[in-house]
Amino acid sequence: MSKPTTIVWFRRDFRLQDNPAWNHAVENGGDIIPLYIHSPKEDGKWARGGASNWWLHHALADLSEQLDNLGYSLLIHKADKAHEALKKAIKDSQAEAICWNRCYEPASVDRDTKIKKALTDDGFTVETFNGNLLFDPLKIASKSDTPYKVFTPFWKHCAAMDIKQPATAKARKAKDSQSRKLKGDSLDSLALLPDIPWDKEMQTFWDPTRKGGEKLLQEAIDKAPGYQDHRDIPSEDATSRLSPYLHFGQISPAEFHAEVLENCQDKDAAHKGILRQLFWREFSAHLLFHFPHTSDQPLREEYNNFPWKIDPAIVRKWQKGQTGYPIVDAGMRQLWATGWMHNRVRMIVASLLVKHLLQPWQEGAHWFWDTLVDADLPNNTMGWQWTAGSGADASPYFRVFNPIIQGKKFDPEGEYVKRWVPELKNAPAEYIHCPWEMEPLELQSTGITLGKDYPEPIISHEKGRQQALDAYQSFKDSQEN
Ligand SMILES: Cc1cc2nc3c(=O)[nH]c(=O)nc-3n(C[C@H](O)[C@H](O)[C@H](O)COP(=O)(O)OP(=O)(O)OC[C@H]3O[C@@H](n4cnc5c(N)ncnc54)[C@H](O)[C@@H]3O)c2cc1C
Repeated sequence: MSKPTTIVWFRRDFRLQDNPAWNHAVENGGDIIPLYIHSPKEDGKWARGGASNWWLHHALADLSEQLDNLGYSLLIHKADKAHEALKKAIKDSQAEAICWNRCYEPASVDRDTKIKKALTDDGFTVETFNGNLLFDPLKIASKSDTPYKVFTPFWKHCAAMDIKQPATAKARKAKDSQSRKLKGDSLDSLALLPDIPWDKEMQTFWDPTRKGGEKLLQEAIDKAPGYQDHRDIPSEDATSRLSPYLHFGQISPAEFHAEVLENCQDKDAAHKGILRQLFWREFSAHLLFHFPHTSDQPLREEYNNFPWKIDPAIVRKWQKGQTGYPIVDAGMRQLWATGWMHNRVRMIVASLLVKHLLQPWQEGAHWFWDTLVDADLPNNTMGWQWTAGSGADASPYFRVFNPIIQGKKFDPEGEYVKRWVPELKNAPAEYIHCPWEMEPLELQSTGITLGKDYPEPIISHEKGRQQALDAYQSFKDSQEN
């Protein structure tokens, strides 16, 4: 009996190592058609933003090259609906089997369930796998058989289970794959790269390939023992920076977990530090899977009535890094230049937007979505809802970060601020997080005129804090009435 031709539908698993769908196709023994379908319309308002598209282009080019080395071509199809493109690829290749690694975001779950059923009804063999998470969200539930809403019990539950081990890579060189002959769309025709070159700094900051991810993973092993002590210092390169590689599946979470645990000198530190963060990633996927509306609406329903003050001009200043709070502006400019922002600073900038400035968290979530190379619906949703106090295990709304104290604590010498806000490069460390407190003469000696070279604070911390607390109080009162 001849071995079936199998289509591997790559989605966000751009690697050939520890890739269950790819391994399955290799085991099937027949020809393999690697397929990528570009159907952004299906993602609606959560279609990828500019920075993610930039990464996607390079990740696809890299996957294409890896496949090429094995004798396969990555078939690319542009389509309004992925199902149509799959049907075309099946017809053109006469494939009998189709497989993919599951994505757990609500829109993917809906679409893929329908596609799987339709293809199965048409007589094709469809197999799907979990290649993107350590645990399938369907398989984790609390004792009361409900989804977890608090991180620590979720983490304990997962840690007590068998953690997925990376599978051995399966590579079979193709002799004469018909993937080489099939006609698809070119990568360039997807137009993922920017027309105006805003990606210059991103090109020097990142190597968006599997090899780039492998290098950072090796570095993460060395960073793991000191992670807890250094992870909050944004001027240090103390975290893995693997988030975009995990998002695009160039490195799998199982590889991350196993590689760090096996090779780190201090396993306890790795377990409690850098590896714990992987469980936050699992937790966010678990939350969005079970509460699919929460990318747009608060998990705690009562927050639908929160008295936000929508003001596009304020949001614009925040986006541009022109709030007058140096740590916030540094973060927003790091984001714009590199497509990434340090986690501590993400919390500080988000807090200023939703608390001092009373802008809805969804505004921030959309800006991050467009500008982060690691834009990830579950992680982004959880991060913003955590900040706004409306999510699971969230920071209470009345806890308002002080951006000056946060700056002084986590960037005491102002190295991070000086890197991203060069206007303040001559400000003494004592004042770098509050330049407006300098005496006029001292301010003059640094060459800064506030309001001209660098903005005055968009709102004073005291006023912003009070405004946030008042809004919270009126919100609480409205709940009680
Ligand atoms: C408002 C806000 C928005 C965010 N948006 C995103 C987003 O769109 N995409 C994204 O990947 N992360 C997001 N995060 C979480 C976090 O900031 C990043 O995952 C982290 O900064 C990535 O850097 P790293 O790879 O060096 O992390 P490390 O510290 O090295 O951690 C290792 C991995 O664990 C995961 N991780 C770490 N921290 C978190 C966390 N708090 N929540 C969930 N997973 C985590 C990431 O996959 C990360 O790559 C957001 C956080 C906030 C506060």
